[in-house]
Amino acid sequence: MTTHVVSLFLPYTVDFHESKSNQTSPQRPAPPKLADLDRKPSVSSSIRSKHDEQPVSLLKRAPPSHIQLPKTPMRMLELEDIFTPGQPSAATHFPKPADPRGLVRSDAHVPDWGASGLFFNQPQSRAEPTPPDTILEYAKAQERAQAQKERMKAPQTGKPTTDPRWATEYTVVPAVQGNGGLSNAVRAAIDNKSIKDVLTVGLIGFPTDSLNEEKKNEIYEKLEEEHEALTVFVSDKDFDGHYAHYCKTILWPVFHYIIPDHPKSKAFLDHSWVFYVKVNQAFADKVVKGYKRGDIIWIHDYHLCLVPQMIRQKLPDAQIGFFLHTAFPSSEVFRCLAARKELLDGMLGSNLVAFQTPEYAHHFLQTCSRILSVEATEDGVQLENRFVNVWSSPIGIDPRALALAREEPEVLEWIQTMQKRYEGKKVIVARDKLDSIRGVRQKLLAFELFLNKNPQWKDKVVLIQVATSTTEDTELAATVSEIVTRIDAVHSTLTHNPLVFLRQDIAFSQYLALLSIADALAITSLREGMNLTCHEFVICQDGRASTKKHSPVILSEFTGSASIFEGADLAVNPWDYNNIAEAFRIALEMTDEEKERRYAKLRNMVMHHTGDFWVSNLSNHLAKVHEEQFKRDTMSIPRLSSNNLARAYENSGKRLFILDYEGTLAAFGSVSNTILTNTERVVDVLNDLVADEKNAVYVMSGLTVQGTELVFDRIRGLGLIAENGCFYREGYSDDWTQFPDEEKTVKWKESVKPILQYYVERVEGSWVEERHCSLIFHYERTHDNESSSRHAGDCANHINDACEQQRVKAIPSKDSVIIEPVDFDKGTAAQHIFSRYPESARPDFLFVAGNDRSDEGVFRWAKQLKDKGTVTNVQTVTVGDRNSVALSTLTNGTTGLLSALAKLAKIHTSS
Ligand SMILES: O=P(O)(O)OC[C@H]1O[C@H](O[C@H]2O[C@H](CO)[C@@H](O)[C@H](O)[C@H]2O)[C@H](O)[C@@H](O)[C@@H]1O
Repeated sequence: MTTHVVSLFLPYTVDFHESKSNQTSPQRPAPPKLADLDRKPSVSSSIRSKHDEQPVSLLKRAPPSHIQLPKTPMRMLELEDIFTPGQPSAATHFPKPADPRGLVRSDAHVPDWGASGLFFNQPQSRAEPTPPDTILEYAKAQERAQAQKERMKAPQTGKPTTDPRWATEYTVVPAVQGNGGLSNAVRAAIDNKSIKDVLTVGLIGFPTDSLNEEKKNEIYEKLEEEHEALTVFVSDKDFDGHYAHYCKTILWPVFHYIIPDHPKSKAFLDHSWVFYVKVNQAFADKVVKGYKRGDIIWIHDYHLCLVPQMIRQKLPDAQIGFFLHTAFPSSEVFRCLAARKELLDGMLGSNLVAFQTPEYAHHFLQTCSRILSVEATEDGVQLENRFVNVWSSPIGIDPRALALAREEPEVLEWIQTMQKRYEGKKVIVARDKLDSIRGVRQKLLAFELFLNKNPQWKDKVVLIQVATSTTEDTELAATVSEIVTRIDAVHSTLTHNPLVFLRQDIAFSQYLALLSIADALAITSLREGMNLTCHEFVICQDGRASTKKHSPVILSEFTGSASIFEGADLAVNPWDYNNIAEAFRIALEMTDEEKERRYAKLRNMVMHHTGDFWVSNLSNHLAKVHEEQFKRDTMSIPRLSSNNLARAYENSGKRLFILDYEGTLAAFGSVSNTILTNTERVVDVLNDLVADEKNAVYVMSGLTVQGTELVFDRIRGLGLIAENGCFYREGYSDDWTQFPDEEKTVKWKESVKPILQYYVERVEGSWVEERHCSLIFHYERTHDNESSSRHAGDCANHINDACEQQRVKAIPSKDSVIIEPVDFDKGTAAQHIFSRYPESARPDFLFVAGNDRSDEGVFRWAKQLKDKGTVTNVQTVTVGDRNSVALSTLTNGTTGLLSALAKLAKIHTSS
């Protein structure tokens, strides 16, 4: 049984060896020297263009002098060398470069696709540059792209040419792309034997158009055989459209509450959607090809939302989990996506859709109910013929491995150096990707405010902000640069710079040292799925005696981590600069006792929510829900055996029948009450059953009391349950019992009616049916079903949000939304009927028949009577082919059920 861990990038990539022919090829830049760094940097600080085969020297990326680390003349040489991060490389990024499974930084923040040539010798993308801002320019770019494609074709074959430079030998190395948190968690789980036989599936981390087929095959086989990794190859163009365009300009911002509606933005042009679909399909095909019966498939993150459904189409029984690492926005934001339905359907191909926090899971459930008009419960989403579980479990880090890495000599050296460098100062640290959601701009503005408001701290505090990766958002880069310059100009003195802003990454060992010596960490993301940097901070702060700090964490309340730290952090609203500025002050002035109190809680959380625990937790939950769903699947529900039933019937002394009407005893159109069969046969069969004095027979219906009487008054002795369990009447009585409180019913109806009215006015042809204890919003007669069903979903959500306190729920179905009490259903009515029997005179035979969601409660109730042994013979049967908790199924519909009941009734006649 193999676990397929499917994520956009593999934890491996390859570093090509330099060949003779490569000597004319671009050379990777040498690490910058001090003398070079002293030169004025180029104005353009961008990393090499991903479309440019020539790497741009990193010297060009060196931060402008005013944002470099402070220079202390006497020790300048030594310190400069130490603090200038230099070129990131495999050697600096990972503590053990030889071991591709070694620990990596959890929040990797690696450079863009195609820029990994900075770290390794790898080809660059052949995809055309990102389309420019106007449609006209876009069209021109398309023409250029076509022309380039033609040029790249070999004259004889017409196929794209490959590049002989990449036919050389290579070494498999740890990838710089990918989700570090995921890699660490999986590695820890393997080490701790929480999972075994893991097969990773993903891209290789660099553009592969330049590689010939032979090389691709060779790499594929090597990774499969030696590293249990299946490589997905996609063309540079497809990947660029998928990742740089659809993922980065549409999904990433929307999932973090930024709706790309800039007038120049092409975010909602659907040209990139096709690439998203294509790349997702390539992943699904790869998984399907490598799948063996019984395997487990875990798909990770927003890059691959469509993969679960694509796999499900080919492997209907596979065990599939989907985990979203980012935030999931509120339905108001998600509904802005043009492909909203496709994305939700894609994720719902899984057995389990899991999120970092209960809040994201809740948003997902609400979004499904609103956009797909499906029933969403606390546990998941009920689809037409499948239940999909929805859950949350926060990812964590590998504290043990990190604590070991933290004690490596190189890290300890860095700690010492930095302690010396910042002696007598308080240091606030941060490492974030410089993009619009990480709140770096907000943090800097708040720091400026803090310095203005607290001059006493001016020459005693330093904020070291590492801003990784270049950003294509030039506006953001310019704004941030301006703020940095302003802080420097106003607050720097001859001997002190309060801000060190590094617009490039630092080595892993430097990162660990930075976290270790800090007096506070500041994370101000506007939204973030989790943020594992703060978990790593907590562990780094707990070094040996001289390096033990236990400093506080300033953390945006909009991160997943904030929800698990439960107030042990200094929570801030990143939009409130005063709030962050104040948090800086509180952190710096915090007493040791307060630090310890908070730290103990933080550490406890980090040690409990580990990556290994997350992997096991998810695996166990997926196995559990898969089994439950499998049991519910009609294929696993045995057919009702009429012989066994007859035998049990014959041998019993007292029998109780609880039979649903609509869709069970009689074929039924919809909630619009179209009974499609003649009720004569039903009446005859029920009359025969009731005639046996050993039998107590109840019919359950969604109809009103009057409606139920109209159909069944002819059958003397028949008990009735009306309005889905809100009313009941004993067999030989004319009196009905109403379960829900009348006053409360009137009250909730008063609050729901105006909401329904709002939607009736907007959905032409819709109407509201009022029953005594329920309301039904009907839209079966509307023309535009798509829009009506969207409104119905909104309507259900609106009511569920507004009326939660009143204990009512709105359940959307195909052409209606029913609003009924939470506390009373067919199950509670059945329980009431059963409780009226004295213990000594209880039935020893119970038969329940139903056909839809509203009958599941009675099935469950009956099953627990069987499990506890309260009733000897319990049979529950679902009519039709839906998933159910019923113990048996009858696929030949109402006819089959009536025949079975008629057969039982005959037993009486002939006995
Ligand atoms: O930049 P991408 O390739 O699109 O990847 C997005 C980010 O993925 C990882 O972060 C996400 O997962 C982390 C672990 O679950 C979580 O802490 C974080 O909040 C998520 O956004 C990765 O760590 C980032 O570097 C990527 O930018």
